[in-house]
Amino acid sequence: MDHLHLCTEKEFTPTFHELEVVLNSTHDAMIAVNKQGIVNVVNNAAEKFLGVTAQEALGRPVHHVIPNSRLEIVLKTGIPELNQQQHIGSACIVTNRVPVRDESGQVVGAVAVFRDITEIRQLAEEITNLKEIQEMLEAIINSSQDAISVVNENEKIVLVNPAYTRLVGMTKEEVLGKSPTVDIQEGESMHLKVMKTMRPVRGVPLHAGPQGKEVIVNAAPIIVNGRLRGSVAISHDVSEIKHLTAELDHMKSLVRRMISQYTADDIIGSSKAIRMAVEQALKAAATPATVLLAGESGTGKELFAHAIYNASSRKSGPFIRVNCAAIPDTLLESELFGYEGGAFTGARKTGKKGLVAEANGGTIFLDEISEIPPMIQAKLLRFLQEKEITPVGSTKSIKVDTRIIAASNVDLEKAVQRNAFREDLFYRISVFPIFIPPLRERLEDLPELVNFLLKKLNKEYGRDVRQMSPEALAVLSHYHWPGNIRELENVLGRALINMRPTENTVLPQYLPPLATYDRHTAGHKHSQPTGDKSGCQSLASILEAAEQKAIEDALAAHGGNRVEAADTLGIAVRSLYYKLEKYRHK
Ligand SMILES: Nc1ncnc2c1ncn2[C@@H]1O[C@H](COP(=O)(O)OP(=O)(O)OP(=O)(O)O)[C@@H](O)[C@H]1O
Repeated sequence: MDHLHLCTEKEFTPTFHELEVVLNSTHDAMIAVNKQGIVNVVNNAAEKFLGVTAQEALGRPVHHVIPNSRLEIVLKTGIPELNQQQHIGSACIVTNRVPVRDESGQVVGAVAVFRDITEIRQLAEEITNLKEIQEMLEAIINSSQDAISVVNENEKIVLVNPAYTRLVGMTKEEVLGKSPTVDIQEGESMHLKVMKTMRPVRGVPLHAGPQGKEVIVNAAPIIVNGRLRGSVAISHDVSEIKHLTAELDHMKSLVRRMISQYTADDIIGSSKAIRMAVEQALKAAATPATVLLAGESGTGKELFAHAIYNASSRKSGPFIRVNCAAIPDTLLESELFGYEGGAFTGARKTGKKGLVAEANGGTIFLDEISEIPPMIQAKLLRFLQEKEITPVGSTKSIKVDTRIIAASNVDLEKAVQRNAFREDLFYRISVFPIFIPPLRERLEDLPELVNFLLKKLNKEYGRDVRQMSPEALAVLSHYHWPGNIRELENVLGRALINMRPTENTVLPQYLPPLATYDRHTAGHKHSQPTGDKSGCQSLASILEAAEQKAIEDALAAHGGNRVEAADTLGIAVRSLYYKLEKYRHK
């Protein structure tokens, strides 16, 4: 330690008072003891820190004032202790303890000079906390997949994350300290925009980086205590999503194509009536003509549509089925023809391609065509005439090369007479009409169909039912089959449920009750007692079964005419269609 330099000339030697002023004007606390360890100096800072007055401390042993004082040790050892940390009460001090020696070198006292570092320590801890927070924030920013950049009030980039450097294809060094326009090939900087307007921007589509990647940018000004301190921008790369969406669309179209794998070979039946229909279908497939499949519900119209598509030159294009009855009138137009961005409330901003355009190069199967409302009938007619469609809300028409196969289970000619269907559209649609016979008119196909359907159901149910007894077959051949092949499939499915897993022959008792058909009266009655004994069922399934049965009965009573059946049931035709669609997938 350096010596204290005092003037030794007598007249300039500092007085005791002057030394007292010096000691009391320093922020450091000082306490000194004599050879016996009795306190003989206490300055103002020490009084304040120790919470004692000089009068109380002076003349007392030092450990009375500071219980853990080490000044007595320094007195004994004569060794200074420098920069030592010590706790006094709840405070923390850093202290220098030095011995005081006389001219002969004898230790005659000791002095401690100390400073309260509690606050400094707290500050240091806070800084450590801040550092941790900073590190955490950096880790978050750096792990974000979104590109983040921060610009300061001087419009210079001060922070970027790795996603940002990846996106713009520049290194950190190339952008830090530069203007935020450094990464922009064209267009304006969102940083500069928000700093100018002091308002955030959201969802701005931009092209970023050398590859012009598509990004969506959100940016906001950084305002601290009402002052603009810079701005932060977050760019979300959407090129990947777009790429994936395109891939998904492609996959979807593949799936659609895969779904349509039925060919004419899948149409079972050797009767003249069905063979004629198949023959006509194959003829139609070889032409680009619009086909109308007419036949009752469940006769196989959709199967025929698939067969025509797969036998046509369009089989590598998409096949899309639309049930015109199942889509509400308000949606049908935009579903079929698409819409322009923002055409109506709830419409997507980007607009939507209609199903007719999606089937471009392929075939669209319009099931239940009779249910198309007049306004859409006009639009469909225009498409058939011009091969062009106009999306809802658009003035531009688009050329589309889509073949239409339509199906109807109501007599369209009658619908024309009732003014429910446009005559001109009817003629356009029925260029190539194919009538698909109902099952009751080709009962000779029953054995073949039963065989085929049992095989199909065995696979579905994991069963091994080989045949049907002649008696059971006789029951089936006395039935009217208003639901046609679909109903036959249901009846066989229910029979399988009624059979024990080991049985392999369908006997009459396993068949569900069927309404016999009296060709002369067209009446119906149950031919058998209820065969369903499936035990406890949920109320919902009982209600569903009852509903399905009521619908089947109503259809049977009206020879498959849905309008009349709906009337009898007291429900809207559309809701009958909904229900049929629902049970169809059960
Ligand atoms: N000739 C057939 N050979 C084999 N299966 C058939 C035949 N006809 C229909 N099917 C089957 O019967 C069920 C009903 O056929 P499909 O859905 O094609 O009838 P649809 O006439 O289009 O009915 P809807 O008018 O109710 O839409 C399907 O499972 C189908 O595979």
